[in-house]
Amino acid sequence: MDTPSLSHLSVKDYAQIYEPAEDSFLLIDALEQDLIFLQKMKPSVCVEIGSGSGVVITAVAKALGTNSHCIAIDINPVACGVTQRTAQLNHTEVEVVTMDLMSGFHWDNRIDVLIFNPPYVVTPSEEILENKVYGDITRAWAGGERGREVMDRLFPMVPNLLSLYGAFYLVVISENCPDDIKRVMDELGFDMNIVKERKVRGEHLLVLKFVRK
Ligand SMILES: C[S@@+](CC[C@H](N)C(=O)[O-])C[C@H]1O[C@@H](n2cnc3c(N)ncnc32)[C@H](O)[C@@H]1O
Repeated sequence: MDTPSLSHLSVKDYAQIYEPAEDSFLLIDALEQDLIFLQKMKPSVCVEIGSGSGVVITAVAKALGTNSHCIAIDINPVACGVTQRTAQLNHTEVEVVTMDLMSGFHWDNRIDVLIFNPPYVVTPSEEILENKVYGDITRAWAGGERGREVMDRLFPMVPNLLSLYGAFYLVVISENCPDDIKRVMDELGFDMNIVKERKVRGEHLLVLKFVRK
């Protein structure tokens, strides 16, 4: 999978949106490792929640081609605009929606590939609550207690989002307690496996994959 060009972005943009980092590139590597699985699946709909710069969903859209409809969601409208530009400048199409997680639509098990690199850093809960102003960069990383407060809101929605053979890819760090996430998702009817992991500057990053049991 080619890493999309982000040459249109400047320091000014990165003051408002998440600058791709090791977690973003580990996620792209994990999706590339699973590319044959994804191509065989022939996904109709791929959704990335929290697209930020758009680097991940643009890479996916380019790799899967026009038969897959790619949708990017971010709570930060600046990130949505940047994602749109990233897709256009890399000659691919991504539909962009400004939204809190998946709250705005009834998806009725239509998503074949769901991707989320969430705000996972352990912070006081107030850091999420106090920064509800859209465009606040803090929302890109502040995860509250155990770094789980944002992703925990998504988990119960996954059974109604994913199609029968769909897959959900999630970036976490060890502080998010992956074993507990496994238990939560097991109760919701999903098997979990680790697609890729990397230790970078004291952070143990993992890309988890969930499919229906
Ligand atoms: C760690 S960044 C990941 C950005 C990009 N996907 C990447 O890998 O470089 C998390 C992203 O999630 C977005 N986000 C945070 N809370 C959200 C929510 N409740 N709903 C949708 N997006 C959210 C942030 O604005 C940010 O762009």
